[in-house]
Amino acid sequence: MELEIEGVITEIIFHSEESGYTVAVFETDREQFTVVGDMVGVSAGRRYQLTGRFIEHKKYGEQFAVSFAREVMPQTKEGMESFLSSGVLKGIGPKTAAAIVERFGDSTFEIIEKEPGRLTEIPGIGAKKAAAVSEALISHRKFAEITVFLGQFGIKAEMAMKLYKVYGADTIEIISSDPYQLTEDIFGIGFKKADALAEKLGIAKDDESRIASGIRYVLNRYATDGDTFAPQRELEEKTGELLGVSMEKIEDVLIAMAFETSVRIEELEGRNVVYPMYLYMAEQDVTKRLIALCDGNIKALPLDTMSLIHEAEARQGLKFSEEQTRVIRNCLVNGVSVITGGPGTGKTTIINGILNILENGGVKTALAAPTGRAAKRMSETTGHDASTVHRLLEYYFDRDTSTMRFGKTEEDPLDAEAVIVDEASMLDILLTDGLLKAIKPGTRLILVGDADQLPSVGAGNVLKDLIESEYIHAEKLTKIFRQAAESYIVVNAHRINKGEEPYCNEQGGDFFFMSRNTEKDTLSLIKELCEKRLGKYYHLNDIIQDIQVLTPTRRGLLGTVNLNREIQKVLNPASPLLAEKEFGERIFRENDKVMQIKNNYELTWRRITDMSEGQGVFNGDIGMIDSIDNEDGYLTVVYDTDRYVRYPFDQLDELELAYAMTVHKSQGSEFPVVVMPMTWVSPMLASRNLLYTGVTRGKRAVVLVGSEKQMLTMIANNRIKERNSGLAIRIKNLVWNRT
Ligand SMILES: Nc1ncnc2c1ncn2[C@@H]1O[C@H](COP(=O)(O)OP(=O)(O)OP(=O)(O)O)[C@@H](O)[C@H]1O
Repeated sequence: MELEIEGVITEIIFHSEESGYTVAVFETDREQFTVVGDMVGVSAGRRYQLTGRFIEHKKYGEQFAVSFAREVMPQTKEGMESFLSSGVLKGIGPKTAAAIVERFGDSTFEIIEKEPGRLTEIPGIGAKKAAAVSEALISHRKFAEITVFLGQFGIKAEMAMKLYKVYGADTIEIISSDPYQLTEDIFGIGFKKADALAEKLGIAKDDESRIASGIRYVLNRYATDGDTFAPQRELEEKTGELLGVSMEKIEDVLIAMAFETSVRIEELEGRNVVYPMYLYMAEQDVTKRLIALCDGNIKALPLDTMSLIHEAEARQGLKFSEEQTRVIRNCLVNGVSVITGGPGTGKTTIINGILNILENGGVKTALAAPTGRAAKRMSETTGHDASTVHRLLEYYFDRDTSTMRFGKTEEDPLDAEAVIVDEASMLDILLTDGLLKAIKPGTRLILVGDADQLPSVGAGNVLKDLIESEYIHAEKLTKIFRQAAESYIVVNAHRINKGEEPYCNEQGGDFFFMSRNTEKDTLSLIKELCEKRLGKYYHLNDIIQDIQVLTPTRRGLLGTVNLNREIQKVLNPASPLLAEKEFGERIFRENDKVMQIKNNYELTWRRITDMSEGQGVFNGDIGMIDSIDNEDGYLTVVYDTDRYVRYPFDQLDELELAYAMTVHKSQGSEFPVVVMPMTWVSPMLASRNLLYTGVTRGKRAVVLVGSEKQMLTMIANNRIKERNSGLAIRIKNLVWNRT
């Protein structure tokens, strides 16, 4: 049975800043006992009304488990003194607290809030401090009120704190009038949570703001799946199912949203489709700009292309194949070119050939790739500076709008006459739009990638659409330059891509299959490989960085979450010498390999080599925990061996362990040794292009562990979910309408 008790917290035994989880000693008028539960921002000396029940803990005996805590402002002299000096109001110690209460008596709180100037009557309190103390008390009281309000709806104190940080004193008002607003503003509140809250607040099922939010939610799910639009009928049906509201009502709201221009409805290939406005604008813009680039007058080169190619061959000391020669020629004469091909088909050789010719012809060329790791590899293989597309476009975080923007735009375009982008399969429609806006007509744009890999994480199907448009000049490289003797990884990647079984476990080879019948056995073999066998066999210098486990999914015994936990135990076990920090279900430890899991354009990094500073850590960036400071509450991660980034503990939800990562997250990266479990996953994930993408990440060795049947199932599953994207058709239509 739930009880309500009132008393004072006399001692804090444990308190977590992030979750609010607290163990404390609590004293009522009659007794003293331990209380446990979520209580954000508590400190000793303050009075609370607690709701909860007494439970029997196996080890600690009887405790009061708190389900809800509400602060009560003290009435007595001692209570007021103890509140004022509890740490809530910075800079007030027991002596000053006593002096304040002595002077103002029962009206203490009223005076602090309403007549803060009078605080200066107390020795040691100046005008500035008086104002700060008053402000701190007001915001403390407001926050307490908000916690109580939200508590009625089952919203925990931790979330209340998050909301308060965004909405401040207006929190209650905003939530009561439109709880769906939270889905837009608060990371961690999706439609479902807002909807549950709305129901409790008594908002009707067919309320327009509910329907609009439901539509946005469903449309957003399409975008997260990579679609730039949703077929209108399908969108309405799915929204109807979600909301339990008639299709007519949904259509009415959808049309109103189109009028307000938050969505765009239009006919595409004979059916009505709905775009979120920002994706529509991007797709339209990319179409127009690509065509303008194709039509632009590119800077002429000093000689005819064949002579230039022969000169480059002489300088590079090789002879380009017929296919390569054709591709290079086309890239030199066209405004936009696409080159696609699997591993070892000579993409890098072609990039180097083109660069060599452009450089000699005095054409200023910029190189970029969508991820930091891909850009680094491009720098290594070309010997030229390559940056991420974001860096090339000089991204920055605009505080006024809280969004990321690019410094390079139509008004201030890139100072380059040719731009080459590698790993272009990872370009989504928004990044492509940003890139094209910064490229002036007359610039050569060359996109190089592997169209058979998984598509971009973000919405759009850019590389494939460009190929399909039949207007942009695209070449698929077919000749494989690396033979089995050199690399079974390359040969097998192509076999997998064609639906053929790979050659495994060949003597002296680099591609292995190790059979295990159960998930449990697969997991223990993966741990053993990581801990002992691979490092020794391949003489790896740094097993933590050099071995990468890739898996299709986050969930289950062989999903990233569990694999990370298990591999951490063998590669970086607990030690008295290594500080650690528990965060939710994760334990972060010094030396751990970690990954940033969302783009954060504001996070500052410092380089200790040249003391330079910059901003921005991106989704998928991999680093190592350099140190954990439990006293001051932050953890430092080092990226790329010398970029140091500090994470305050309340920001650790942006980090994950990275001993294992999903294949999706590994796109654009390469690792010396890749280990992949082959066990049952949902048919959507058990696909050929996922296996192909994973396998092509390995440089020195690929080890598949588990069920051979599962591997064959993946190879046979060539069903790729078609993405809803209008880019190819738009390019075709625009070109068609011109002719
Ligand atoms: N015309 C050529 N003559 C001789 N060797 C070549 C030629 N073209 C490519 N090669 C060699 O073939 C191998 C694969 O080429 P390259 O690295 O350019 O392919 P890639 O598609 O970039 O491969 P990956 O994606 O695996 O990096 C390299 O060792 C390269 O030196």
